[in-house]
Amino acid sequence: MSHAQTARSVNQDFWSFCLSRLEQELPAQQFNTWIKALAAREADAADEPRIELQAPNRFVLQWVRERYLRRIGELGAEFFGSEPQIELALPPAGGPRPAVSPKPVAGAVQAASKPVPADMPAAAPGIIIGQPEPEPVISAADLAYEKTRLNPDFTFDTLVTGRANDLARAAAMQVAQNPGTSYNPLFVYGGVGLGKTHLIHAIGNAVYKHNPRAVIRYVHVEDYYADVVRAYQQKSFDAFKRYYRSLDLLLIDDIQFFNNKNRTQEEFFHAFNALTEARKQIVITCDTYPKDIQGLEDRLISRFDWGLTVQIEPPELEMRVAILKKKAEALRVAVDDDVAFLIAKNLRSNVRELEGALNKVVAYARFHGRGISLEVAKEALKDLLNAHNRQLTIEHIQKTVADYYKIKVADMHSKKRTRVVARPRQVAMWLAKELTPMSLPAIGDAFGGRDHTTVLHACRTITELRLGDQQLNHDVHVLTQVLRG
Ligand SMILES: Nc1ncnc2c1ncn2[C@@H]1O[C@H](COP(=O)(O)OP(=O)(O)OP(=O)(O)O)[C@@H](O)[C@H]1O
Repeated sequence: MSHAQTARSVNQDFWSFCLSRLEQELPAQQFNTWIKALAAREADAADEPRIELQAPNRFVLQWVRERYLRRIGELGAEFFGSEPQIELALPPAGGPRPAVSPKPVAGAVQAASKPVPADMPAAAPGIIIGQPEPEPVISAADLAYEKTRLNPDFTFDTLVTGRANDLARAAAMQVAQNPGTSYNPLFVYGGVGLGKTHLIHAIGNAVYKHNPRAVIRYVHVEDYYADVVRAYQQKSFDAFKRYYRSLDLLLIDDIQFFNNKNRTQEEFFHAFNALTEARKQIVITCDTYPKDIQGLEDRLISRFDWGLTVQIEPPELEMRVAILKKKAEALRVAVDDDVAFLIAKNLRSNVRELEGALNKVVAYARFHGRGISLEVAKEALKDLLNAHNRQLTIEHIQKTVADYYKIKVADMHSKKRTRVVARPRQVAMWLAKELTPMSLPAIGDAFGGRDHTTVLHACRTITELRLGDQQLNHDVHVLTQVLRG
């Protein structure tokens, strides 16, 4: 199929690919404000790759052009094999809103009405391609929602639940049902790309749904910091304080970036006290446990202990598959189990990467005019699969587990059934299933020619035991981290 025939879907596919890559590369706030505000428009038929990106207004257009256009071009070269022609445009005056667009994002609308940030270049004549910016068409309800900065896609419905996040999700739902009166603050921590942001947006969306009048604000710590700096420069601390203390629900993301920003911490400390005293809800996310946050004042750390601290762990294989299925559903594509398992087996520690791989497979299939099959998925993810398969062998897992439990590697293959060797062997099987693309029979073979049902039993036993046995859970966690490197 030629580019001309598939220009529209290829444009969309490239943009999905681009979104998933830029989401991994950029801080969430930058991504949400500038990149998600763009939409890939239908391209006119052309033999050369040509992308048309529509910005909602001239500020976004200018900003993207200055900061991100080159990177989008590079991603285009990766996707198409040669650098595509990229056009940035404004929507036609009075014309339809962008056809291929992620949901509208708060930053985009805000950018149109807010004063231009101090470091934003002034609009230069002749740079903007396209027609004059139309009046934004937005209802009062939309505007109220936009001000929360919530992402409408991140809800409890779209969040897949599993052992890795069930406690965090239950606590979040409790908070959403009784804001300010259950756990305050709710402190959610976990590794990169595991759904912390998704979860706190879900709280915000649930509270908003129940009470659209609630004053809700999602803020990334870097934006909170920027607000403090602006208040300082403009001598508008009173307004700043009034605003943050007027909230019913403050969702603050990635608190680890507060490190050593003393004035910001001071302001947050006072806002925190005022809000909790008024029984207004605060939800915080972080990449570590409160006591491990570097450069954070003790008085803040101790306040984070007032409420409930919950962890989100990396999802297990079945949950990763379920997430992929859910994401495929949202993309309106059918993905068979074998494809989902292939991706889930090879990408284990970060849901964002999991999504990126799915997008890549979908885009690759569309670009080549093929259906999504195991073969297509393997081709699309060739580089990634090679890299992962090289990394981890079953022998390495067996040796690492044997060292950890101080047993002999030979015990991994032996018939001995005493607890002291049987449990580590089961742990090693579980890890092999989680961390390698090997099938159950192949894993059984590698453990002294055992049957695949033995491997399945071992995996189920470990999954169940982890729920109640903290020591075992800790062992599995540590071993997973060590093996993932
Ligand atoms: N359990 C889940 N169900 C569905 N989607 C999920 C789940 N966990 C994560 N995701 C998706 O993975 C992507 C990354 O999640 P998110 O941005 O919430 O991670 P994070 O923990 O906040 O990462 P970071 O540490 O980089 O801020 C999002 O698209 C999110 O929807």
